[in-house]
Amino acid sequence: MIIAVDGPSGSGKSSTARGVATRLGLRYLDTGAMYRAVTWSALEHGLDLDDTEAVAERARQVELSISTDAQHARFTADGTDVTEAIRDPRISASVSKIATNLAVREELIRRQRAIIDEAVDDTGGIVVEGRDIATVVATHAELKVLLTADQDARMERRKAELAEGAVTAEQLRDQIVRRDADDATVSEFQVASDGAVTVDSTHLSLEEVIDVISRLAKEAEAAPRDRES
Ligand SMILES: Nc1ncnc2c1ncn2[C@@H]1O[C@H](COP(=O)(O)OP(=O)(O)OP(=O)(O)O)[C@@H](O)[C@H]1O
Ligand SMILES: Nc1ccn([C@H]2C[C@H](O)[C@@H](COP(=O)(O)O)O2)c(=O)n1
Repeated sequence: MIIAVDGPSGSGKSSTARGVATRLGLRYLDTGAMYRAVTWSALEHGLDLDDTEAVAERARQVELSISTDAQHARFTADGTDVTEAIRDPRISASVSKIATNLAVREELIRRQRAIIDEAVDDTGGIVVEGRDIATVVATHAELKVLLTADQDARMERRKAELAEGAVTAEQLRDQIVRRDADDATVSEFQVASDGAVTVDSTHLSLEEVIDVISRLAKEAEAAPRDRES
């Protein structure tokens, strides 16, 4: 089974997808981490992020290792563990430039599909989160969720997770509002696509969101069998 979880920044996609994967014994793929790892690599190589062809070539060349274990998600880029580095505000501020580079997207979507296929063949299922999973990467997903939360809730959540004083109010707004506006130019994650269920997490705890999506997953899994019987 493939569960696609898309939505805007700070809506809780990563925490929820990890929680659902852990509860249902599925693999987990954080596709945003792949865009972040390419950003890290491009900056390490001193590239101008506006040089779309050089950045796309970096995306094709960089060796990414992505763990799909929901309990121990680790990422390496060209052999360096970048699990923490890719969360740095410096990366968050630049990653949309990489994510709106269409040649980078082509390369990362190719890699994401390969990871998904392998997880489905080896373990039976995966929860994949990002912005374009239901609409582009895995349109055949058995369950498609658009996870939302209102803008104030998303900004509060992001603020709470960062160390006090780590970012200014302006940087926080940039990480949520400006980034969503840029990312929305290449992916549709603000309205539910055909067949997707919208889960508004504004007034739900993380556990409650995990409960809702796990239940939807069980229903989606049972649905083909119900039709057969
Ligand atoms: N339902 C919820 N209620 C309260 N806090 C939540 C909820 N879901 C997630 N959070 C918290 O909000 C913060 C952001 O969550 P998370 O990183 O999972 O969001 P995201 O959608 O993956 O963000 P991004 O796309 O920017 O990476 C985390 O600190 C997480 O613990
Ligand atoms: N499938 C995806 C996943 C992520 N992005 C973009 C959106 C963000 O700017 C960036 C990092 O994602 P995050 O870790 O914050 O979820 O990558 C995308 O365009 N498509």
